[in-house]
Amino acid sequence: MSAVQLSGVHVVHRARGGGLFGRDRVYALTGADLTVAAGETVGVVGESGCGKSTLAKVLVGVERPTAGTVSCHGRDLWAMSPADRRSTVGASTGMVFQDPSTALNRRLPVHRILRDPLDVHSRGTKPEREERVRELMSLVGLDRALAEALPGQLSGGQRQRVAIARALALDPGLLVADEPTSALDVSVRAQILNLLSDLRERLGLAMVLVSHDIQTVRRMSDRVITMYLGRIVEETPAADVTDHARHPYTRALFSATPGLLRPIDPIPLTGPVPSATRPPSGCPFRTRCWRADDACAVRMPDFTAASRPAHRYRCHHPLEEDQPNHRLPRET
Ligand SMILES: Nc1ncnc2c1ncn2[C@@H]1O[C@H](COP(=O)(O)OP(=O)(O)OP(=O)(O)O)[C@@H](O)[C@H]1O
Repeated sequence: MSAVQLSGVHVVHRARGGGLFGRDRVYALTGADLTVAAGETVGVVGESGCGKSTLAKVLVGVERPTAGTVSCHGRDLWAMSPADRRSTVGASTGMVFQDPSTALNRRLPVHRILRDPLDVHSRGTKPEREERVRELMSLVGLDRALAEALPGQLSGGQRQRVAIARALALDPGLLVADEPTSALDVSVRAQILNLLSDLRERLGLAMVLVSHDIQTVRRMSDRVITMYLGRIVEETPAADVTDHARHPYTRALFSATPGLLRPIDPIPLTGPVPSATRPPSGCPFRTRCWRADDACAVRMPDFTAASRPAHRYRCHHPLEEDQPNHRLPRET
């Protein structure tokens, strides 16, 4: 059973700043199809602005798609009443944001922050909720003595532990973590990642992990999704992403990975990412792709299944699996 499923999801924003008459549109997510199965970890990679956070917010029902459907345990989230949607999302998904300093209510002590979702969703009796708060604190490795502390009295790592505990309060099947360590000191990042891995094992959680740190994503995920300018361009098992990616963009992102089976020269990604307000026609990566030709400007290809299982990509001129130097232009 899938935890969450997206079908043909588009998110279009009105551009910040407005443009002439406020008519500019930002194509944050375009035609996203994604199924997150129970217990699986899906990593999401791509450069800044490619729609990773938008995808994460759509998965937890925070962002309403402009088109397409989001199903949670087979039920269309946005066809539900607001109350039904809140309780479905609350019970089945939890989200951990980048910066715990802004994600937590600064005026509430830790135990109130953790009790809040239990109160809102009327879970158990008062003593049961207090017990659940203690359980959550121990689950994320927070000392009970911190129950009365305010977020401002905690370290960054402790605050992120509170945020993770709060996301797990209602025992969801899916945890979406959007850059969960990027606002933290380097010294505590590994601890938080280890905690997430450990919780996933112990609770059998499905997880969506969004990160700029592609090595972490590769290490922690079962499957990796590559996004470019609002589109999912490749999905591969994490074990295959470094050596067997077929999409030039994925290959470029992972080309500097240490320990490649067949090391290649790092492929520089030159030039800026085009604006999400005016994405290029056809394949959006074509303006930076060393293999693009006229066909790429005309049409975005559909997904093609690769020969390796659970691997698909959208590219007119995919790399060969065994092409040793991926910087070579394609053969014409
Ligand atoms: N509320 C909004 N209004 C207007 N544009 C938005 C809004 N939210 C996101 N965008 C735009 O949508 C695009 C995708 O944004 P998103 O935050 O999903 O990207 P991202 O890959 O998570 O970026 P980053 O890695 O920098 O966090 C960007 O161009 C962004 O500026």
